[in-house]
Amino acid sequence: MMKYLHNTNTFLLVLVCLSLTGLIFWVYNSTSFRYKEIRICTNLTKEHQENSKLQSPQGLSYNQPSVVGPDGKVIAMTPWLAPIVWEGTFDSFLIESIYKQQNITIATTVFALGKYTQFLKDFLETAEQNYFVGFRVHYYVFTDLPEQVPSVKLGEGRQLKVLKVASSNRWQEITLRRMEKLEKLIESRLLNEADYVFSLDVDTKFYGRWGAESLGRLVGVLHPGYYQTPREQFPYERRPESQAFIPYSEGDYYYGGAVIGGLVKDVHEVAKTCREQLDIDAAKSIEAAWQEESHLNKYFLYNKPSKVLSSEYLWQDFKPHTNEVKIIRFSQVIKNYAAVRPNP
Ligand SMILES: CC(=O)N[C@H]1[C@@H](OP(=O)(O)OP(=O)(O)OC[C@H]2O[C@@H](n3ccc(=O)[nH]c3=O)[C@H](O)[C@@H]2O)O[C@H](CO)[C@H](O)[C@@H]1O
Ligand SMILES: [Mn+2]
Repeated sequence: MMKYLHNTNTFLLVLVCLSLTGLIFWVYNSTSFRYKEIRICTNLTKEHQENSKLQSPQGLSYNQPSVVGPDGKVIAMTPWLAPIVWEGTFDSFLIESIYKQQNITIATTVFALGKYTQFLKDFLETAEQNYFVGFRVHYYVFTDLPEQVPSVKLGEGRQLKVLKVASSNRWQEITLRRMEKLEKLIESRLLNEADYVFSLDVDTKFYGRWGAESLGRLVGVLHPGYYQTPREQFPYERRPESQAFIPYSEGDYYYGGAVIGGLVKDVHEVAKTCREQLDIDAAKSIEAAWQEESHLNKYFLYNKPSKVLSSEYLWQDFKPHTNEVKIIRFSQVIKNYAAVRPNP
């Protein structure tokens, strides 16, 4: 060995060979690394695009989307290509089979303060019969009267947690405070405990199945009172001083405040933004026309939902049936406002 190394020419030759091998090895590695890196980037970009928010600028001029066409048939797609979920547009067996494989947990928040605890029994019992049957559902019941939460037999994999909150003597305060409670619950628990979350009104009953077809990144529901109303007549907040202000020339749909859903982190964004806007309004002593529902409508106008539930998913018991709504899945019960609310 020493003999060869003493020979300068041989030594140089070995050196060149070693360097060349190293160079080839480095080039190969860095190319394959870069190739892998590009693949990872493409995946991330794709994932990013699929998950990204559908934000639209304020002040855009475009026609109001219809919910029912001139032929009386329902429209199953928004103009930003989000599905509007109607009976007949999906195969529940197929959709349930897809989502069952994902082993998901659906958190469901419901508020029952004061006399609204009387609605819990029917809400929970009918949910057990119709709402995400066969899925893992965790109810989070916010109430100031924990002793009045009824014990309802829950299906396998389903749980109910009671969370105590302070009472309030204004119904407006109760309904708008839901955003803050939802925001904080997501931060403290749901990010770890659930995949999807729905926030639902309690003065309601389930009459038909409500399943995995309702799942999406960000989900809103068409308010049953306004799906055929011209946008300038929507009960949006119209005072520019309010953060919930929407001009008469804008608006897609009027969404109901009784149903907000989606991936935990996307619902967190809704709740946090609406809570911030509500706080700004409160500091100026302004309360939007329909409290958090007005702020939700503002949010959904500029951050489009990725899925819209038709009014099958939010009806009102007093409303007569219409042709387009084939199944009523979830509906507001008739209530005597003066008897159940703490204030007029
Ligand atoms: C169908 C629909 O979209 N309803 C919305 C509408 O009127 P609603 O008439 O449906 O409002 P509401 O009286 O049901 O109040 C909304 C929710 O707040 C809770 N609550 C309210 C009062 C009370 O004393 N105790 C209590 O627990 C309860 O969960 C109830 O379901 O406008 C409200 C905002 O003003 C909410 O956006 C509701 O979701
Ligand atoms: Mn209600």
